[in-house]
Amino acid sequence: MSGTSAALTPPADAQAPVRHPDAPAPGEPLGAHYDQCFGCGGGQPHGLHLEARAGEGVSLTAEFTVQPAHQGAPGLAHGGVLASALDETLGSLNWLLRIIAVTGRLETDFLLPVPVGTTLYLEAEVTAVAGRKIYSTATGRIGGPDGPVAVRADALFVEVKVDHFVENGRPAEIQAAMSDPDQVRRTRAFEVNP
Ligand SMILES: CCCCCCCCCCCCCC(=O)SCCNC(=O)CCNC(=O)[C@H](O)C(C)(C)COP(=O)(O)OP(=O)(O)OC[C@H]1O[C@@H](n2cnc3c(N)ncnc32)[C@H](O)[C@@H]1OP(=O)(O)O
Repeated sequence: MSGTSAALTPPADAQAPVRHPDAPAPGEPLGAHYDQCFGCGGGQPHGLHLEARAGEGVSLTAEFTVQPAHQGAPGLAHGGVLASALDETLGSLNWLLRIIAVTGRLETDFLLPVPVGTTLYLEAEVTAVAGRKIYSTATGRIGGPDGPVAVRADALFVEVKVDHFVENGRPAEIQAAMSDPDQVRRTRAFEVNP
């Protein structure tokens, strides 16, 4: 059974999403927003190492290959890991809007088991924006970009200021991030959003 709850239905006055003029061109990799991110960071040995590329409009594609460290049942991906892959993919869309946002709600359908070694081909798009609320949807296919849908999700992201992380994150990681020039550059790219 699948479907989207009322909490993820955009209000009547929601707007179509607007791609930021400085968003990467279609086909360009988005890169990691943080080296230690479980979803996209290169510094997490058991992370997903998810690689996203910009699509047309406010959409993207991403790939993630299930590793032995991602098992739940023997030989199969853990559902929470698959939800993480969807969350990361959906969160990456905000880079195309140049908005910093965190997941408020994530609704996931698990349609097919996903064996270890499988590459998940993800597609996501922002469907609407209403004030600070960003509505988006994603699918993950197996066997190829046109294969059957194994997982899908709808989400609501909520725009936040950088202070959200500075005030709530553990000080050691916040200080390390803020003293990394690459991280500061990536964060500033969001802050210049008009
Ligand atoms: C240096 C660092 C750089 C970092 C770079 C980027 C990192 C990116 C990382 C990405 C990593 C990957 C992604 C991740 O994993 S992000 C990590 C997982 N997510 C979180 O940790 C978020 C935790 N939650 C919060 O901090 C707050 O609850 C937020 C910020 C979300 C809202 O609290 P806030 O006090 O600010 O706002 P509000 O409560 O007035 O709500 C505002 C509006 O939203 C609506 N609403 C809220 N929640 C829900 C809900 N569950 N269902 C339906 N609606 C909901 C609400 O009704 C209201 O609507 P309206 O009344 O206006 O109509």
